[in-house]
Amino acid sequence: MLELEGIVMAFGGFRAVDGVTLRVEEGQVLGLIGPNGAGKTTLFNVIAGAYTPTAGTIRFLGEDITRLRTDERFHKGLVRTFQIPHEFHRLSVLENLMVVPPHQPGENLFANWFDWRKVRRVEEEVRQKAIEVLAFLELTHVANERAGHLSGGQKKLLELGRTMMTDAKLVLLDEPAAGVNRTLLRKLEEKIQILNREWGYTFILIEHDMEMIAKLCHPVVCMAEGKVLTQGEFLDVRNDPRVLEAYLGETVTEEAA
Ligand SMILES: Nc1ncnc2c1ncn2[C@@H]1O[C@H](COP(=O)(O)OP(=O)(O)OP(=O)(O)O)[C@@H](O)[C@H]1O
Repeated sequence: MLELEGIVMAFGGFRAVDGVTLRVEEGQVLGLIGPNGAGKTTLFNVIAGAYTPTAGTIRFLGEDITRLRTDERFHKGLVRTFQIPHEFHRLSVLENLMVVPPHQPGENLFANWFDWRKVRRVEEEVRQKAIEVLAFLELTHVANERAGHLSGGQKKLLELGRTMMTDAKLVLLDEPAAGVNRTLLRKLEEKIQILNREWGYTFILIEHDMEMIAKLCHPVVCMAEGKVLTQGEFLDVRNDPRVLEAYLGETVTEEAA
């Protein structure tokens, strides 16, 4: 589904991503791990289109997307979850889902401006879809709450819900477990699994929570110093001496600092 070939992302003379070649197959939940500063987020930015790589190519569903903009990738079904924008905190949970841009550019309300019946129909369809997404995420009881009032875990569920409004194919999740309590974490994991198994979503997730990685991810890819160190089953990756060394290096450095 996604093929990265020799990706380099340099900032000045520093290569945050240094020659990454990686394949993501349709239906996988790929876990991206590695110590702080390994280049994981930078690689996400390259995949999502926020950065154009210094070298290398990205193919998505067989098409070279290396030079496509973020929104062009989004319309192809390559979606990255982002924290709910600050100005959306005042909107209700339901409205936060309804304002996600539609998947097909032709479906946007502005294009149908002069046909009010169509506008009403499209708006009603979007509302219905948003209501279904809320039911799936078990957030119906907070549909009319301001998004800013949600707990950390509920916000993560809502972020996932925003991707569900787009008919995403490949979803990039950046540290979904961060700041989420244990109960909601289980729910988040369960929803990711259902979206993967029943809705056919493919995921790449960056995560420091190894319990979540162990439960959800196959394969697991470990990066260090901008490179892919190793990949495979979680236990094999975790027990790889090079991985231990990369994490240990981080601990030693942090302790020394
Ligand atoms: N825009 C930038 N300009 C310069 N250096 C950058 C930039 N973005 C990232 N870096 C550097 O690239 C390296 C990789 O950073 P990145 O955020 O990708 O790591 P990470 O693996 O996501 O780390 P963490 O787990 O701590 O989030 C770091 O040394 C960082 O300081």
